[in-house]
Amino acid sequence: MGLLVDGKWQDKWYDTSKTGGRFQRSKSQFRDFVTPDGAPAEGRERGFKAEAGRYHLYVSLACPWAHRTLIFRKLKKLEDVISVSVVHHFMGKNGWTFLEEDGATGDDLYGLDYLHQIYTKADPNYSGRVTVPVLWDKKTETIVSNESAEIIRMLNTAFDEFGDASLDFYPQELREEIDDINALVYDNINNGVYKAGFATTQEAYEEAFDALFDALDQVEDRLSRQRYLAGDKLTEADWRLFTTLVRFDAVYVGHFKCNLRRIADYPNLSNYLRELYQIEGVAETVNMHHIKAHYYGSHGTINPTGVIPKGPELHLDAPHDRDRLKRAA
Ligand SMILES: N[C@@H](CCC(=O)N[C@@H](CS)C(=O)NCC(=O)O)C(=O)O
Repeated sequence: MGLLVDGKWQDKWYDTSKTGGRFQRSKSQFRDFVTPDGAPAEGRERGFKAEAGRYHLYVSLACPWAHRTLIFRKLKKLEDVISVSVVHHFMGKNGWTFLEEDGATGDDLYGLDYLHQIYTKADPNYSGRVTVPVLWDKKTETIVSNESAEIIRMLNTAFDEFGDASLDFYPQELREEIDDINALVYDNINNGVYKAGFATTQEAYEEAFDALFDALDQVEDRLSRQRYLAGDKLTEADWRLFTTLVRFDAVYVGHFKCNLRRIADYPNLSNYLRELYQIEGVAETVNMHHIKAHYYGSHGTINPTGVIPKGPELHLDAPHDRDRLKRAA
């Protein structure tokens, strides 16, 4: 675990000394957009045209943020359009590596050893964290974006000439609703589990813990009345929640001490999780081995022995009861 300072790698854990033990996620720095015609997005200078074979995703199968992009690539039928490299699940003193073993692909483009070399290839003086996912442009050899929330918006529409244009996970009429849900889910659930897990004071942990379970209760209640978070249509809000839910019982309950309840204890959330998991193509994007091995193996401050729990049994393939609620045609 570390970061780049003026293009030089430094091995450092998150600094929580100035925030009362609170983990604060840094902002992603590469924020450009691929567009159908290559015109720069509003307020941006660099333009990137959607083309088949031009872009590459660097992901970790363990990471919930990268997982969003893999789900969109799969469901929007972009697997032949956007290529992927998978980093190794162990993130140690060199950060994410391209060690080619145990389901990791290595760096298919340049044969590099570390993900931080991709960042310095894009910007030799880059300072900041070296995170997945990365959307890479093979043509101009740079990072278009390292912000998953924006990458999934690009995959949702920019590549429609090449993928499945009939699927829209961010429809105009639901945008306000989706944005509101995303705010609740991002702050308290997606990032909330990290705030609980990486907290270094009791107070910071309890604050995150309470906010997390309060938000899960709200979402559970919403899902008792409607099939999906934004109503009867599956949207990006659901996929953003899904990647945290699917990791919850196996990792966040134990490793991040999010143990008031498991997802299995919530009737609606657990059935909803199974429905999403069973949508065609989705299970293939879930790699429980990488997920468990990464968290339990890489966070030496939280789990110094690196021992990985064998359980729990998850039953994600078991039947769900969501057909009792209306789904948009
Ligand atoms: N805002 C980013 C966050 C991505 C992120 O934090 N990824 C984690 C893996 S789950 C990472 O690469 N962490 C490495 C680090 O912080 O050094 C996004 O959503 O794309």
